[in-house]
Amino acid sequence: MDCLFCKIISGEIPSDKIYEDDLVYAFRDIDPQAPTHFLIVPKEHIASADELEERHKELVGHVFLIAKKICAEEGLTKGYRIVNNCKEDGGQSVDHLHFHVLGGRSLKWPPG
Ligand SMILES: CCNC(=O)OC[C@H]1O[C@@H](n2cnc3c(=O)[nH]c(N)nc32)[C@H](O)[C@@H]1O
Repeated sequence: MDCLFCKIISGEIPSDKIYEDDLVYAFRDIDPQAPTHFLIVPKEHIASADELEERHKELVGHVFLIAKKICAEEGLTKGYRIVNNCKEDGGQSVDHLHFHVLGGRSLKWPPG
């Protein structure tokens, strides 16, 4: 599979890994947009949120609980933002479902 994030999960491409279990892999973004900026990706290759199915419900809930766990470890006591960009208009640039987690500064709204 010629997928950048699948190659990161497998270790073929290096990454600054924060967390890994049987379902998800979390690593720091290469171009951080906040003091803390990491990605949580499912190990299963799912191209985007638009490809999610009923069978993925537990997986998505797990992502949010792992984000909470890592954000506590990162000391983000003032909060954080979890973002999914879905397909072209959503600004998705890597076609492997991923959730951005950003924190460490006051984040603006609306995003661009
Ligand atoms: C732009 C938002 N839409 C999106 O799709 O985000 C994709 C996210 O993946 C990040 N990224 C890309 N290549 C790499 C890489 O080799 N390594 C790492 N550690 N992160 C990467 C990129 O900075 C972006 O925030």
